Amino acid sequence: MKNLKQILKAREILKEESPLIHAITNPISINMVANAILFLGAKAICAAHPEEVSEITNISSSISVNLGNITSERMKAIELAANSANKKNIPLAIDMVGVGSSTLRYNFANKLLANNNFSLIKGNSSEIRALALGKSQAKGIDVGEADKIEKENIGKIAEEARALAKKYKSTILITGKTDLIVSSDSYIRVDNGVENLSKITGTGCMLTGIISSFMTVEDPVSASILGLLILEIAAEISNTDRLYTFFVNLMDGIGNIKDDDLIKAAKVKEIKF
Ligand SMILES: Nc1ncnc2c1ncn2[C@@H]1O[C@H](COP(=O)(O)OP(=O)(O)O)[C@@H](O)[C@H]1O
Ligand SMILES: Cc1ncsc1CCOP(=O)(O)O
Repeated sequence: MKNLKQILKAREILKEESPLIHAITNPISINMVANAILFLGAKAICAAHPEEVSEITNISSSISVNLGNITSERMKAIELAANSANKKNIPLAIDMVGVGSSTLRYNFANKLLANNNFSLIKGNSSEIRALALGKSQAKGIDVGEADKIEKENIGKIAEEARALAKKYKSTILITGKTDLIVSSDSYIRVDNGVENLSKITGTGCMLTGIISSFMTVEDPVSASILGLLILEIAAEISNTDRLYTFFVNLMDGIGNIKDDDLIKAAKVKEIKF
């Protein structure tokens, strides 16, 4: 794991370079995703028409695809974007929204994984378990009670994700109260964040857009650490029981949180397999 001060340099570099990030995402969270990318200093485009998606992918520096609220058109667009990204070695992240609850999404996700290389595969613990085990206790797009990461099952869930990381030569990010960034030789746990992050919609989708932005500058593990810390420590600072106030403050925090606040509050630990 890289030193946090080193990883934080990606924030300034992203602002200087302002790369174009192509996010194919769902209509529930598309505005949050695009704004979060802009607030970090990058540029966002959310092209999803199959006839333009390859052209847009080819001029982008990172691609983020999301299975939420999937449609036939977006499935076609995601396949084309993934294919073009791989051909040009552009970093590619996928957010496995709902694969634990929908056979359509589960089969589509497996087809995508078989035919493309993803730099980052992200989901909550039910979504990643569905991919790893072929079954999970997902509650729609949310994690099911039985799949939540706890002290007792953290090692088991990390090993399941490790098998996926090896199989698909990828980094696996599992989000939740504890987040796990899983590679073939170690996993990193991030214990920041507040429960209210799970009470407003789209925070997981937005996180994928944030990490995709940092993947233009950093490797997927470091980009994940940085994206998680920005979202989760901004949430800690913004926390209030007024959910819409929390939401507004959180969005402000994503662009404005200070490096010192991130360093002071970060709860990050690497565990070797
Ligand atoms: N109970 C919690 N405590 C702290 N952070 C949380 C909690 N639940 C979710 N988060 C954070 O909220 C963000 C979105 O995660 P999650 O809700 O798991 O994604 P999704 O919306 O894709 O299911 C992540 O950064 C995650 O760490
Ligand atoms: C409500 C909803 N349905 C499909 S995607 C979505 C937005 C929320 O996605 P996430 O909480 O995974 O970011």
